[in-house]
Amino acid sequence: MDEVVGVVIAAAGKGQRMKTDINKQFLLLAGQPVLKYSVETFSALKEVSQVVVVAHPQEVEHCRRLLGNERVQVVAGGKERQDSVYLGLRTLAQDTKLVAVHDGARPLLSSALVLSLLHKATEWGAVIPAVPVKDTLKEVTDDGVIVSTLDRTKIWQAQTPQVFPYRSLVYAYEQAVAEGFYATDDASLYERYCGRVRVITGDYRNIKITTPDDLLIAEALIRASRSDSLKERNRQ
Ligand SMILES: Nc1ccn([C@@H]2O[C@H](COP(=O)(O)OP(=O)(O)OP(=O)(O)O)[C@@H](O)[C@H]2O)c(=O)n1
Ligand SMILES: C[C@](O)(CO)[C@H](O)COP(=O)(O)O
Repeated sequence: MDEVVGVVIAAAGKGQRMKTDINKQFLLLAGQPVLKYSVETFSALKEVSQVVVVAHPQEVEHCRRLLGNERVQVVAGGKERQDSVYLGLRTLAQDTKLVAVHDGARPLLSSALVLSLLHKATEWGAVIPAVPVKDTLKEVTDDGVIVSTLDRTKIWQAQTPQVFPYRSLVYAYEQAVAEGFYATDDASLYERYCGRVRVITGDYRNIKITTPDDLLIAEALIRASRSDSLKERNRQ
């Protein structure tokens, strides 16, 4: 891959829904901090030239020490996820061609998914991983009455990393700042200001750690995949 690829990992949230004293990014998951998983996945790829982690302003030093990786830059984030990602984007080298924006709260990212996204991005431009919803979806009023049942065949859940041509994403962010427009993912900004974003099938295991249940699920998934690879090694 010839493109210069930069990565922004958003890890500057407060993790309030986790209800722990320690920020969820630093909680231990199968013995390793949540954030370290995706940092290591990206850092190990020769296709990636720069990794920027955006941490809460009061946790920048802690984050640097915890990651202990001199090749990874840690910068301070902002109030909303979008503010943090923008600060990360501005830290990337000017010759960056593609950027992958990832949630530090998604530790179960596979390098195969990253490589597929990068490969597709060189062909298509903007591309994100998403998975079809599995449940029936209801639109409900504030007082708990069903208004409609959505056609779930058209509904996908967006994941990260989301990959974009770097200059275009920076342009989208500049426009969003100018308009005061906020969204919950990066693709929303690209769709609004730049154009078409494609989807590839993500990974149901690539969950976002949000509440204590997610930590239990992630731990079970990690242990299951470790035991699978142990069985595989024993078979050889
Ligand atoms: N100001 C913020 C807010 C969020 N994030 C990051 O964006 C990702 C997705 O956000 P979410 O899971 O909602 O994390 P928090 O905002 O930390 O969670 P909560 O809403 O429970 O406080 C996380 O990796 C989080 O650290 C960020 O970098 N900067
Ligand atoms: C970017 C994201 O993970 C895609 O699903 C999600 O939108 C983050 O949302 P949150 O509102 O910050 O939890």
